[in-house]
Amino acid sequence: MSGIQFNNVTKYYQDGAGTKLTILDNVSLNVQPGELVAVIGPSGSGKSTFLSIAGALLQASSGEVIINNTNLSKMSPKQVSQLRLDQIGFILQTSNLVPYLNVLDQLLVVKKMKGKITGADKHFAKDLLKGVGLESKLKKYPEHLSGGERQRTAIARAFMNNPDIILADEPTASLDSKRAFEVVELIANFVKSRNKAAIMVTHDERMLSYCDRVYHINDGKLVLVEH
Ligand SMILES: Nc1ncnc2c1ncn2[C@@H]1O[C@H](COP(=O)(O)OP(=O)(O)OP(=O)(O)O)[C@@H](O)[C@H]1O
Repeated sequence: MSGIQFNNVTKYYQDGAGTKLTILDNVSLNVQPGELVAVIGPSGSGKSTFLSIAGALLQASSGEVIINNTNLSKMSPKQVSQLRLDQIGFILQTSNLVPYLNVLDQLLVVKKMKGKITGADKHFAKDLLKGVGLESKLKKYPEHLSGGERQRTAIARAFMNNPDIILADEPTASLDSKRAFEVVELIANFVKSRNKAAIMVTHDERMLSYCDRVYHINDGKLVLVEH
């Protein structure tokens, strides 16, 4: 089954006194290609923990995470980092662009890390940047972009490796309402048109209309919310 599956995932931390804090409690979730799913919850509810496990940055204490039919717990650390590079695109709260690279190079550098940049890579990058409305800004540097333009560059960059999974961590946190709506609409459109399985963690309930399903994290459980 493609996409991303959580099967009975539990995560606990030990506090200073050695007490177990259960942050995710037997969480199961299935996100298929073409779906954008939101996970909402207050500060400290476990959203970052959840997304870090989905992105293979953190291991579950028990349960299975399956990405494109591959069970992460059955892979070596090296295989996990390769899977993260090849199959997962991250969009973070702030765009985290490289200050000395122009917009086009922000995308091409992703390919450069893997080898030589081809004409097809350039074409793909330009197509993505067109998709986020930045075709006239290819040569601009981050300091000359607005906050929304920077975040749109970061969205295009997350799709550059053509990953199957997109994970967005509060992607609208640094934006005003208008820009925030534009950014989530773009993510939703890309997810649909490019058939990605996407999870967005947010506390911004205004953005939920763009999502196929919405879950609330409550006492470590994921609860489906009507919206
Ligand atoms: N490495 C750790 N060791 C112990 N406790 C931790 C660790 N990481 C996170 N926690 C605790 O787990 C809980 C969930 O944290 P998490 O960062 O996942 O929440 P969040 O919903 O993303 O919060 P926010 O919206 O503020 O970013 C918090 O109570 C936090 O203090």
